[in-house]
Amino acid sequence: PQVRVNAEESEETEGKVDLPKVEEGLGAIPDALTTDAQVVQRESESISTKKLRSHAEKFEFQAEVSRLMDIIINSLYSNRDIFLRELISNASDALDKIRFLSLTDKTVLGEGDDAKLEIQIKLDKDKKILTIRDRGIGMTKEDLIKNLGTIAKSGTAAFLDKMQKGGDLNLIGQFGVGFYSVYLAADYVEVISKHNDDKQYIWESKADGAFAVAEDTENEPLGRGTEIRIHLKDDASEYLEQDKLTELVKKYSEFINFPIYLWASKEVDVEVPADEEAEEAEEVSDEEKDEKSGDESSDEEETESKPKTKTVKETNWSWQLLNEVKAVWLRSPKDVTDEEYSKFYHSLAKDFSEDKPLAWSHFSAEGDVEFKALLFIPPKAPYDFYENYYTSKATLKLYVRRVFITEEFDDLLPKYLNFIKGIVDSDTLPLNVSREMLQQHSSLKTIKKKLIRKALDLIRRLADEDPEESSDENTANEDEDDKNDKKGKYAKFWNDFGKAIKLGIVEDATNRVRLAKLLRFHSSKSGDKLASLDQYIARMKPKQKDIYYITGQDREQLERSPFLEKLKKKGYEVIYFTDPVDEYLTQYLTEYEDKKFLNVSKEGLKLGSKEEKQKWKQIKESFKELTNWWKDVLTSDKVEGVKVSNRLANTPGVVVTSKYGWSANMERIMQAQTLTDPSKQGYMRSKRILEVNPKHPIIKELREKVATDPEDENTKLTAKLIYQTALLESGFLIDDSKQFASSVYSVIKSNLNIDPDAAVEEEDDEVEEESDVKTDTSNEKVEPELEEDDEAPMIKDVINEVEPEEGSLKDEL
Ligand SMILES: Nc1ncnc2c1ncn2[C@@H]1O[C@H](COP(=O)(O)OP(=O)(O)OP(=O)(O)O)[C@@H](O)[C@H]1O
Repeated sequence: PQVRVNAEESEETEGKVDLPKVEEGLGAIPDALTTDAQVVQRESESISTKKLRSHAEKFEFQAEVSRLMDIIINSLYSNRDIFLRELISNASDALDKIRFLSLTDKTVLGEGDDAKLEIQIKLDKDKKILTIRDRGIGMTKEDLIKNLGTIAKSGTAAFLDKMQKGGDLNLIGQFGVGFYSVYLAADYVEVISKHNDDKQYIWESKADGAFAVAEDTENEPLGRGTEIRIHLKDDASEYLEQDKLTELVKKYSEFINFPIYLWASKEVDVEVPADEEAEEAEEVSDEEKDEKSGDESSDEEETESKPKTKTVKETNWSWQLLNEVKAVWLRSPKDVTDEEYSKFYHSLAKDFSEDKPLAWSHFSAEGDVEFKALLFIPPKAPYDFYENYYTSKATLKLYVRRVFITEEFDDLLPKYLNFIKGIVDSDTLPLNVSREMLQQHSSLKTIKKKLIRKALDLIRRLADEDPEESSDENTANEDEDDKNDKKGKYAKFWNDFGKAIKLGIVEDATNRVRLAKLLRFHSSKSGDKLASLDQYIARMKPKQKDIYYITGQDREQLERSPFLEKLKKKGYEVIYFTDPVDEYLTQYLTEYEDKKFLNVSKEGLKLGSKEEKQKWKQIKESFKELTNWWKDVLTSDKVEGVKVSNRLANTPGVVVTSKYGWSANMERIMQAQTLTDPSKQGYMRSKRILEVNPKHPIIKELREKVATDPEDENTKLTAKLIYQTALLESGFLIDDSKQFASSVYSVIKSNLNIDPDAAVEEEDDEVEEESDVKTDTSNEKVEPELEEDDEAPMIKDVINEVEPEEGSLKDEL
């Protein structure tokens, strides 16, 4: 009755209380928050809560967060259980943080219960509230506002995007927005939190675009930590069942490193003194017992000696421990099952997809530096792995003597291996020093070296175990996921992490050879499978000295490249490098097993026997007049030289670049980078050499024409056109497309027997509409404006012409 009076009182006064106005600039707060929240509060709490409401500051969720919550609260997602896992994971993170701080300052833990690093779960069936509480680091008022609403992490947008494409809500934890999954099961949530640096605050929201924060003077002081009160949706009462929660915690949170307790009731049999009336009934029940035991004589004796008591059922409430803290990495590898490893990976990586890790390595290092480690190769690259390659943090968790220190420790693995998830637990590192001090500890270098070695061994083993499976076959009518499922393990690895290995070759000189062994590619002989450098070398022709490769946009284009005509005919294998990173890769990977890498689209390709070379000398001589003449014709095109080619079969000509300059592909990539300085581009651009096929009828005919009349304008035009066409076929972009087009039109005119000087029919001025005149004038005006801003045309050109085809290297990464 007491409660009801309070509720009525609160109703009366509450109707009159004006809620604080939304701060300027934050926009209106939907009425639903205040009114509905009041109802919930009235039902569940006391008058004091009303006070809290009236003092609460209101905030709007950041727009993306709001959209995310909207999706979650309205979702009919069947696997709602995941919210519990996310909240427990947050609680565990908060406990890790305070434990870490306590290493250098014991007082942060406080005393008594405050010092207990644990998670508690309570159920209130009447009020339909599920409560999860931790004694972690807690949140200050500012933390509550920022972390739970106003700051959108990069993962928010990425997750929304994923959801729009039909993604799985189960993956929410990987995007760093796991907290909001609570609204799968709740329609109203209160977060009470106490951080050592601030007072106790309460955050609340109904996921309708707004939340409120107020100082909490009404609830029990938490001491330290966070309590999340989940007001369950009507159809989510299953989360009020002890058994359900016990099952969920066991299933999802078995690797949480802190004890998780449930405030649970147990029916127990209790002996109480028997009262007179119940005596008879008890005798009956005793007889039943006797029948079951089948030993009458001994029982008879007992009955006689027993005091008069009876057994009643009593409900006992106590904290029940739901998990055993399992440090998998500390166990011997032979005692851990594959399933346990797999489950541990999922919990560690917050990756709750069905996919198992591709491989793992569990080892301990002994000697001067002792540590145990467990490394996993995830089934897929994290959503932002390449996007944020240079800013990404390490994903290894560092423990010192079983105490979690940090997971953002950059010094354990190099950037290119940042996709590896795992745990390192060292007995050698000191426990009671700051992160900065730890970072400088001499053992870290040794740990890092061993971890890299082990990680690379792990990848190599994955490759070795899967030599035949590296098929990258593309089957029509299959979507990406299906195709991926059918790939072998290493092909899958390569698909997701190949770029990282290539970046490793660029960045890690010490391990370059080891990494080069892991390289996979398509080649003119690999068909649909991926090949390795070792396979390439095994297939090399007896006298072949170099490893041939070509770079370009895609495999299909390279397969048709004129640069390969002769090489293919002669049975040489050519590697196709189609990733923009490959251009950088080949600058660093210049040799493998004493064989040099040679780009077949650059000068310096030497093919053929001694006799053939002799023959070529003669041919070169006989084409000297043509090549010299041609070079003069192309003076304005900045062509370094014109040579007779020995790499062509069916194409009249190709344009090659100098050995150390950019390839055509690199030029294309650089031009696609909007911010590339155009002056530098000219400087870095490689010298171009036109190579012509002396056996081709076009070239032969041209030689005749030049011999007869070197000044003929038509012959010069044809020579220029051949060069420009060769440029295109060799993968370059044409500088002067206007001039190229007009040359092509001249040829078209000649094919159509039109007089080269035939004029275009003029429009009748008198019927010209006014709007046309306007357009003309506006065109005239544009030019001086562009002159004012020198950069504008460059950026515009790049964006319009190149950008849509190809992103910048950074984009592609
Ligand atoms: N129980 C808690 N104690 C202290 N801080 C918390 C707690 N729960 C959440 N937070 C804070 O709120 C932030 C947002 O939580 P959220 O679950 O959305 O993302 P996350 O924990 O960073 O990532 P993930 O979802 O992968 O766990 C956390 O980073 C943390 O700072």
